[in-house]
Amino acid sequence: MSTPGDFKIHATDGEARRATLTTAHGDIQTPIFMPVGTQGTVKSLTPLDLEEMDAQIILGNTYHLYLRPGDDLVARRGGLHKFANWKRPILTDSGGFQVFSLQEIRKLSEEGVEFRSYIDGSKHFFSPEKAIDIQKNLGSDIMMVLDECVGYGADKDYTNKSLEMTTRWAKRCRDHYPKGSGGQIMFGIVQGGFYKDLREKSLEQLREIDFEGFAIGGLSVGESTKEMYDILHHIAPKMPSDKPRYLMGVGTPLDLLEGVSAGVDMFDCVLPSRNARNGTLFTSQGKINIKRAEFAEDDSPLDPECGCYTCRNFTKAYLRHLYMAKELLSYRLNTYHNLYFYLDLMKQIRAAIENGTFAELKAKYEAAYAKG
Ligand SMILES: Cc1cccc2c(=O)nc(N)[nH]c12
Ligand SMILES: [Zn+2]
Repeated sequence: MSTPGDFKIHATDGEARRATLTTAHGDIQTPIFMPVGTQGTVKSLTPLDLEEMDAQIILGNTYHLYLRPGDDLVARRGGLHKFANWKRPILTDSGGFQVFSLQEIRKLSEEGVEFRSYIDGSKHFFSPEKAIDIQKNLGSDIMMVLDECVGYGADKDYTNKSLEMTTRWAKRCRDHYPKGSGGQIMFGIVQGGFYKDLREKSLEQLREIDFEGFAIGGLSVGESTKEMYDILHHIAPKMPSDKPRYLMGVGTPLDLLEGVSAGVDMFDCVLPSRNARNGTLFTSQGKINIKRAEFAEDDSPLDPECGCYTCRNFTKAYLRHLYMAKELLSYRLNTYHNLYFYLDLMKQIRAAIENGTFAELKAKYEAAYAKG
């Protein structure tokens, strides 16, 4: 009988791992990409769409759902799975990052973070315990600790003090919801900015706490791809090899491949759904922007190698028309394709690790995306 948090590695190819993570709402095959459903919905898609494209797990967000409709209201409706009619696993971020990235006015102290609602300006306070209580109310399968994500360019002294507070907060989160006290599992978040020694310090402090997984936070905060990869390759292989590694907020198709090559198992990013809104679509031949005039009378599918509903049923000419006419269907068909592309890329990655051909797959996409 498998228990939430069980993590079984089936194959490796270099640092890349092919594994299965057990949660209370089912097993997750990794490496995996998690579509972002900030307010309890992956924008413009239904749970049926997501099941069709084999999305195994989606992300919800503590900060947004706490402010609206309220984690207590969601709890009274039976939790987020029931409320949103999503039967598969859900991961929720702790809300800390959203407070730091969305709020100018916020006060940070040892106790937690005070902020004002972007909806009605009311004052709120997240302690580590409160962030966990909200995620308990939402009933997510994977909870994230409350952490401080320092901004790009933060000096070493501030970064060091911040990671030490993030560790103290992580301990408070775990003490507030001890391992095995329910079906929800909890991940610690490694910080330390772009200082390799501080990244190691953060990891050493966190590995003392009994988390079911570990995330890499504090990346995709404005740094160059080179700086991100440098930290990624430095810290990911040092993280506990018998537990899932989750790179938060990353990234492009090439970032996913690079992350897997460094030993990362889980990813989330708003890029595929956000880019769908501005017509930037990911294909097996690279990125294209559907609004370009060259597609006005192009009767070919978006991506000949893609098996998604959008690519099987519509032409570039029609998708361009929908985009130029600002039709709602443009957003839906573009999002469907982009997320399908990301999920299919992860499916190819899982197969490549099993067959020992991951390096070749990575090289194929690096060639297709070389022009950026
Ligand atoms: C969503 C996200 C993106 C990027 C970074 C972070 C981070 O450092 N901490 C949290 N909790 N979330 C993050
Ligand atoms: Zn497609």
